[in-house]
Amino acid sequence: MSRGTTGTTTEQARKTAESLSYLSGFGNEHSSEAEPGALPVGRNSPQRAPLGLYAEQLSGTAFTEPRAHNRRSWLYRIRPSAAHPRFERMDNGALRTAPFTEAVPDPNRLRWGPLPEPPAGTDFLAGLWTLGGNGDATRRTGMAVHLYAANAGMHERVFSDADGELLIVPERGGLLLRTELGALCARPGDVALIPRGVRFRAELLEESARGYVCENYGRPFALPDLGPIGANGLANARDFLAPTAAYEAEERPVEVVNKFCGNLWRATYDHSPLDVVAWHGNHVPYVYDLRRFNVLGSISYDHPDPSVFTVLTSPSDTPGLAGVDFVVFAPRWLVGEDTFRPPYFHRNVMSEYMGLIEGAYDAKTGGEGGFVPGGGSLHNMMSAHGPDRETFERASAAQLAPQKVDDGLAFMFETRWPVTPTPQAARAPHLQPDYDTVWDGLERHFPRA
Ligand SMILES: O=C(O)Cc1cc(O)ccc1O
Ligand SMILES: [Fe+2]
Repeated sequence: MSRGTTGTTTEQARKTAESLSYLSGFGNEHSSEAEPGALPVGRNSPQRAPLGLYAEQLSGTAFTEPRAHNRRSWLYRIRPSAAHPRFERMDNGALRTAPFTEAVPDPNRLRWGPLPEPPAGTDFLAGLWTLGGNGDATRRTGMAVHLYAANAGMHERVFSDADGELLIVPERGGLLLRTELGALCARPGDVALIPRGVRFRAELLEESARGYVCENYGRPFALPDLGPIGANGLANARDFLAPTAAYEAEERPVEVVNKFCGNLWRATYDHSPLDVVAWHGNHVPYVYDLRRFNVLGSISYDHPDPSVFTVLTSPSDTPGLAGVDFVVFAPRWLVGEDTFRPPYFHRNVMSEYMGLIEGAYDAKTGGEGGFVPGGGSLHNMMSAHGPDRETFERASAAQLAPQKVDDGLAFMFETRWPVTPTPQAARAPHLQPDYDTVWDGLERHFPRA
C-alpha cells in the first residue's frame, strides 16, 4: 500500500473506483441523493431544506440562456459555499491563462515529447503545465492546452476553476475524481469533464498519472449535431456517465484552491466543501469511454475530414465554427478504394493540437523523438502539415485491401484561433527541434518520366 502524501491511499482510491455507480446520459436532468430524503420534492428551495441541509444553485450558463443550452444544478449541502474565509493569492506554478501574451504565436509546426517526471509529492494541481492557448478567460472565450504529470493524490485540498470547464484526457495512470456531485473514475482511454466552478480532488489509482487537459473558457462542450448521419452514431448520449451523490462530512482543515481570471487563490476551510448530500441538475461532471465512440468514415473513396470524429464541441456564436472541438482517432477500418488513406496534406484555418493516448497515429512515425504517447503536436492556423515522408511513401504504395487501424488512440483539440505557446512550452527541453525534417525528402516526381 502506498500512502505518499495522498489524502487517501491509492488502494483506497482503487476500492472506491471499483464500487462507483453512475447515472447515464448526456445533458440530462439527473438527480441523486446519498441519504434518503435529502432531495426536496417538487421545489428547489423549500423554506427548510431536508435533513438540515442548505440549498444552493450552481449556474454554468446565464439564467436566461435558451433551455437547450441552459446548465445549472441545485446542491443540497452540509454548509453553504458562501461560508468561507478570504482567498489569498498563491503561486500559479506552471499554469497560465489566456490572453497568452508572453510569447508570440508561432507559424511553425511544433512537437513535444512527454513531460518530464515531476518531483516526488506533485499532485494533479501542482502537476498542471500550460502549453498554450487562445482567447480570453475573462471574456469566457477561447481555450488552453495543459498537460499534467502527478505522483501524489491531492492531499487535503480541492480545486475549482472559475475560468472554464476541464476536459481531462488521461494518458497514463487512472484518476479518481472526487467532485461536489460525487466521484468519477477516469483511466487512459476515458475522458472526464469537470464543469466550470465544480470543486474536485484528483486521487491516483496508480503510483503516477499523466495526461492532457483542455480548459474550455467558452460555451460548455456539447454533443455535435448529427445532420444526415441520423439519430445515432459518433458519441452516443447514453455512454456519458455522471456520478451519484457522495459527501465528506468530517470537519478538518481543507485547502480550497480557486482558479480565477488566470490566478490561483487559496483559502483554508474548516470543513470539506465536497459536502453535497444530494443534487439535481445538468451542470454535472461526467466520464466517457472513448472506446465506445461509434467511428463513421468513408466506405467508398477519399479520406473524410476529421470533423466526423468529433466527440464533443464547444460552439461559438457562428454556426458550425467551434471554439474548440474534441476529436478522437479511434480504432477503425479503412476500406477506401483508389484512395490515399492516411490524413491528407492540408492547411487549416483552425488550429490543431494533437496528443496520443496510446500506440501510434496513422499519419506519423512514432518511436523515440517522434509522435509518442504523452507528447503532442501543434499545427497552428494555416501551417502546412499531413503525413510525414515515411507515411506518405508507405501509403502511396500500399495494397488497398481492407485494413484495420487499431494500434493507437490519438485525439485533437481543434480550435478556431491560433494557439500561442507559453514561454515554458516554446523553450521546453522536450520540444523536438527537428520536427520539420519529418517532411524532408518528399521528392519531386513531376513530370513523371
Ligand atoms: O493533422 C492531423 O493529423 C489531423 C487530421 C486528421 C485527418 O484525418 C484529417 C485532417 C486532419 O487535420
Ligand atoms: Fe491536421
